[in-house]
Amino acid sequence: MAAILTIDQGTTSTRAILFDRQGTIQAVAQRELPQIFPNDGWVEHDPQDIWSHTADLCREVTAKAKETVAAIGITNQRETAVVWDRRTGKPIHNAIVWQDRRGAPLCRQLIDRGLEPKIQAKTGLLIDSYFSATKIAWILENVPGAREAADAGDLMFGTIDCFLLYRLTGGKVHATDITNASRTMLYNIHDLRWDEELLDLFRIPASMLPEVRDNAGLFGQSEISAIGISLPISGMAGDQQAAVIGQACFKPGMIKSTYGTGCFALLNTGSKAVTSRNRLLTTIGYRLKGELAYAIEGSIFVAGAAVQWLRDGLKLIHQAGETEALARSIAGNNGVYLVPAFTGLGAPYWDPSARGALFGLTRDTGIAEVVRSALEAVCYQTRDLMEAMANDAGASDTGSGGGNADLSTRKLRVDGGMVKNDWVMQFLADILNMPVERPVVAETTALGAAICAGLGSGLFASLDEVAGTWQRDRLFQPRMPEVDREHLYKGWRAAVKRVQNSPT
Ligand SMILES: Nc1ncnc2c1ncn2[C@@H]1O[C@H](COP(=O)(O)OP(=O)(O)O)[C@@H](O)[C@H]1O
Ligand SMILES: O=P(O)(O)OC[C@H](O)CO
Repeated sequence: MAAILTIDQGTTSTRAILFDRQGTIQAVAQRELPQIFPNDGWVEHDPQDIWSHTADLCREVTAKAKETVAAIGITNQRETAVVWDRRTGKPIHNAIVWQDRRGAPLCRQLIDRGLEPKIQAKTGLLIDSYFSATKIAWILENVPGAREAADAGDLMFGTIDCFLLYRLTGGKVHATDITNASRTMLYNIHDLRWDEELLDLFRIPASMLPEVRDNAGLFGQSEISAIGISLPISGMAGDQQAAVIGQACFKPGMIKSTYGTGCFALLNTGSKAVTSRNRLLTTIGYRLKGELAYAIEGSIFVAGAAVQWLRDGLKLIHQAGETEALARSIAGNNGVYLVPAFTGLGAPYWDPSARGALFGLTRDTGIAEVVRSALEAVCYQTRDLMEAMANDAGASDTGSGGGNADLSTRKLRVDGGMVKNDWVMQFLADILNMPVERPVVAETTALGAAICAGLGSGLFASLDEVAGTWQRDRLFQPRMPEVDREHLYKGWRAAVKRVQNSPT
C-alpha cells in the first residue's frame, strides 16, 4: 500500500493532504494565507508565504503517514502570476492574484482595438484581467529593472503550480501543466504551444515561460532540503480542472460545479474545443494518458465569499453553517434579492464595473431574508451559467452551431465548502431543474491532484479504474413547481439588470 501527498494551494488557504489508494483521506494539515490589498481592486500574495506554508505543511503531514508516501500531486489557485529572477530564485514582486483587476485598462485597450475575437480563437478566453497575461505585463512595466532583466533572459514566470515545483525541486525544473497554461491568455489551446503573436502583443519574452506538460507524468523530484523527503512529483492540475478529475467527469457532457470562495462550473466537451457563443470560456479540461479533453467553463467570482461577508462584514451570523437554519426559517424569499457583484460580475456578464446591491427590502425584512438572498444568489448565478452552457452544449452535441441541449436530463456533480449546506443543494436542484449529486469525498480538488499523481506514478492504471471509485453521498432531485421556479428566476434577472453598467 502507498499514499499520495497532495498540495492544494488555494486562494485563502494552503492544504497538504495524504490520500490512500482508495481516495480516502489519511491526514490533513492546513494554514490560512494572508491576503494583501495594496490598492482598490488589487489583490496580492507573498510568494514566500506560499512557499514556506507549503513546505511546513508537507513536513507536518508526511510525519503522520501510516504507509509509504509514493508521490506528490499539486493543485493550485489558477491564473495567479509570480515572476522571479533565475539567478537568485527570488520573486521580484508579490504574486498578482486572479481576482486582481489592475490589468483592466490594458484589457480595455485590447478590446477597443477589436482583438477579442482573435484572442478568443487562440486561447478560448475572453479578454479580462482575471488571466495571467496582463499581470505579467504589469510586473514587466512597473518593477524597476524588470524589463531589462526579462530581455536579458534573467526572469522566469510561473503560475503557483510552477513556482511550487521550482522550489520543491531546488530550482531544477521550470514547468507547468497544460490546464494552468490554458489560463494565462498566452497559450494556444488548439496548437498546444505558447503563442508567439500573443507574447509579442503583451511584450513577454518566450524565455520567461515554463515548459508545458500533461497532467500526469514525472515533473521532477522533491529535494530533502525543501520538504524533508525526496519524492517524485507526478501530477499537477489547476484546481478547477483537478475537481473535474476528482469528480470523475471523464465523459463528454458531464458537468461539475465547485462552490468555494467563487463558483466554477466546467462541462467536459471531449476532444472538441467548443467556442462559446454565450460568453463562457473554452479551456483545457485535462490531458491524461494521451487523452486530451476540452471544457467549457463558467466562472463566478463570489459564492462562499458572500457567506463570509454575512459573517465578517455584516456580522449577521457567527458561522457559515448557521445560514442553513436561517434560510429554512422562512417559506420564501419575500422578494429580497442580493446581487453579490462585489468585484464586478464574471460569466456570462463580464462586467468589471458592476457593484453589489440588495433589492426588495420592506419594513418586514429581517436577517433570514438577507441570509437567504445570499444563498439563493449562488444558485441563480449557477442557472445563468447553465442556460449559457445548454446552448453551447447543444452546439457540441450536434456538432453544428445550433440547438439547446436539455441539461435537465444530465446531473450536476458538486463539491467545495458550500455543498455541505443541504438547503442550498435542494434550492440549486430546484432552480436549475436538474438533479444535483454530492460525492462522498468533499476534498474533490485535492483528490483530483492525487489521481493525477497516481496515474503519473503508475499507482493507478487507467481513467476507468479511477472513475469506478467515485461514490455518491446524496442526490438532490428538483421538486419545485415550474411556475415558482420561473417566477423566482425572473426576479433575479431583473435584479442583475439593475446593477449592470453595460447591460448585455
Ligand atoms: N454550511 C455552509 N453553508 C454555506 N456556506 C458555507 C458552509 N460551509 C462553508 N461555507 C462557505 O464555503 C467557503 C469555503 O469553501 P472552500 O471550498 O474551503 O473554499 P476555498 O477553497 O475557495 O478557500 C467559505 O466561503 C464558506 O463561507
Ligand atoms: O482557490 P480557489 O478555490 O478559490 O479557486 C480559484 C480559481 O482557480 C480561480 O480561477
